[in-house]
Amino acid sequence: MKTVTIKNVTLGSGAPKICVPMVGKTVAELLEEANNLLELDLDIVEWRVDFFEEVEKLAEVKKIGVKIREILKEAPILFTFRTKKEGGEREVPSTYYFQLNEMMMESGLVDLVDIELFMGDAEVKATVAKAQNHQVKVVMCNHDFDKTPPKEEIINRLRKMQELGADICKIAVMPTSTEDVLTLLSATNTMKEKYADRPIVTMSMGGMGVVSRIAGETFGSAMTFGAAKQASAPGQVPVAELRSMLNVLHDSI
Ligand SMILES: O=C1C[C@@](O)(C(=O)O)C[C@@H](O)[C@@H]1O
Repeated sequence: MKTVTIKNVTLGSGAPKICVPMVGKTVAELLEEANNLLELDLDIVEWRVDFFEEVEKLAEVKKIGVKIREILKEAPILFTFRTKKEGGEREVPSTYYFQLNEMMMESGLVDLVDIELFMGDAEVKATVAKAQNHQVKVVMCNHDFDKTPPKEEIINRLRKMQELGADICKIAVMPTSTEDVLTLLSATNTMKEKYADRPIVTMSMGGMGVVSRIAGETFGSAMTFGAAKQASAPGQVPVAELRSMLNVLHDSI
């Protein structure tokens, strides 16, 4: 299994790394959030730019991106526009989605970009190639906020991400029963044992799924999302508690 190193953070070995989302809607909120993150024991910061009310203006995104980078100094930044159909805050035309991601890859301000698997194979592949040209890593992903697909389907989607050239493959699904949580964990474990040749990130959302957000080292998920003040998805555990639970599991393995 290939690991992925972003600055001094290595995904795919040791305990899962903690990624904390920023969900500010305004410039003031984002700056405050970025400053608050400096106090937290995190590995990666995710900027959920779909929350930003000026996200449809490229120049404004870049301008605040410069300030966020200044505040966060060397911290790895994952740039994410989550589309409405996958649980995000707003919809933009897919041409704009790719333009926005391309601009950020070219800017040198971010280390990773989040690209949704179902945005079209050709466009996704082209984005992967551009990211490689700019030494930016691609976290390819898929979300189901209503249900947990069958195990085979979860595995197929993660394998498709590998085929399309993802550096990291991520899936988040919603359980409607504890059996669904086991389905997600079992798919993760089978990926680890049979198919994954690079880091994968999986989670079962909501309260029932919390166990999946802490058990990544056991079953094969390389990163977990922890909450600062405001969670970006249901079930995210506050960062300090998350770190201590990850450490307990790490020390026992
Ligand atoms: O893809 C993910 C995972 C996530 O949905 C979660 O369930 O923690 C949170 C999102 O911010 C992130 O982009």
